[in-house]
Amino acid sequence: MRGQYSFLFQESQASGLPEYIKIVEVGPRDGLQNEKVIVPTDIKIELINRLSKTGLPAIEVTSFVSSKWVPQMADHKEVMRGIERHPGVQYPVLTPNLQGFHSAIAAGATEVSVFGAASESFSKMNINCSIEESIEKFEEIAKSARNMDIPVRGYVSCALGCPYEGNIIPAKVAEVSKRLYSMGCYEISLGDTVGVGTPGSMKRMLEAVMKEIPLSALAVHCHDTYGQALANILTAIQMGVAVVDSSVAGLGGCPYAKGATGNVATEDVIYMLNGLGINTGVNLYTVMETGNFICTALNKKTNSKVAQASFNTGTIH
Ligand SMILES: CC(C)(COP(=O)([O-])OP(=O)([O-])OC[C@H]1O[C@@H](n2cnc3c(N)ncnc32)[C@H](O)[C@@H]1OP(=O)([O-])[O-])[C@@H](O)C(=O)NCCC(=O)NCCSC(=O)C[C@@](C)(O)CC(=O)[O-]
Repeated sequence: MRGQYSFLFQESQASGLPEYIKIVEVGPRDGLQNEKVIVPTDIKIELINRLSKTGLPAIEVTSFVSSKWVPQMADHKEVMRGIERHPGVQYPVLTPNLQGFHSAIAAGATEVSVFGAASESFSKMNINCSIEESIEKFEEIAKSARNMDIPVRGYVSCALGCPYEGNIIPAKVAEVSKRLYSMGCYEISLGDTVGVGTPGSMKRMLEAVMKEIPLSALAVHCHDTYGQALANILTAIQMGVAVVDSSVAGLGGCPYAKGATGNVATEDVIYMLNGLGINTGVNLYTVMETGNFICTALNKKTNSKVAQASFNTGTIH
C-alpha cells in the first residue's frame, strides 16, 4: 500500500519553498489534553511509541502542569518514563514554571517548552498570570535549563487572535516572541490557538515577527477551527518558515480556548508537503495507521481529510 503514495513525490519541488520541513507532532499533548475522558496511560505511551516509528523528528510528549487545571496530563511522569526513545527524535514537554521544569527533568525530559501568549486575558486564563509574570517564570526556567544544557522551545499563543480579546496586533506577537527568543528559546512556535487566522493575517503577523527573530527560529502552530490551517501553513512556508506543528488525526484543542478545535492533522500537512516535493522524512502511511490506532482507542472519527479519503476510497487521488 505504501507504493500508492510514491507518485506524490514526482512533482518537482516548487521553487522558493524550503527543501525540508520539520514536523513537530503535538498530538500526544495538545491532541489529548482536551479529551474529556481520561485516556489510559498505556494508550498514550503506545501512541508515542508508534509515532516514534514514523520518521517524525519531534514528538511533544506531555505537560508538567497542574492536574487540577488539566486532569488529562496528570500522568505526565508515567508517560515520560514509559516511552521508548528513538535516536534522533526529540521528546519535548510543556513546563509553565520551575516546579514543572524540575518535575519534568526528574522524569527524564531532555527538552522543555514554555508557553506564553500575546494576549493578557488568555495568559491569565491559561496559566493564571499576566504576560509579564509569565516571562519572569520562563526566565527562571531558561536559566536553569541553560545550566543543564536543556533546550527550551517557546510558544506564543493567540498569535492570530484571542478567544477573549479578539484581534491581537502583530506588534504584540513580535514583542513576546522577541522576549522568549532573547531569553534563550531556540525556536518560537506561533500559535493560532483558536484557528481564526487567514493567509492575510498570517502574512502580516509573520512580517512583524520576522523583523525581530531569524526565520530559522520560527515555527507555526495552526488549529483548524475555521478550516484555514493548511492555507495558513502554506503562506508561512512560502515566507520561508520551515517548522510546522501538527497533530495526528487532527486531535486537539486548548482547554482554555473554548470552541477551538484540533490542530491541523499531521496526515494532511504531510500530504500537502509531499505534493509540493518538500521532504519531511515522515511516512504518511504509518502516520495514518497511528491516527487510526488513536481514533479507535478514543472511539472517534479522524479529523484528517487525507485519512478519511484514504479509508473511504482505499487510495489517495
Ligand atoms: C501554570 C499553573 C500551574 C499555575 O497555577 P496556579 O494555581 O497559579 O499555581 P500556584 O503556583 O499558585 O500553585 C497552586 C497549586 O498548583 C500546583 N502547581 C503549580 N505549578 C505546578 C506544575 N507545574 N505542575 C503541577 N502542579 C503545579 C502547586 O503545587 C499548588 O498545589 P497545591 O498546593 O494547591 O496542591 C496552572 O495555571 C496550570 O497548570 N495551567 C495549565 C495550562 C495548560 O496546560 N494549558 C494548556 C496548554 S497551552 C496550549 O494548549 C496552547 C499551545 C501551547 O498549544 C499553543 C497554542 O495552540 O496556542
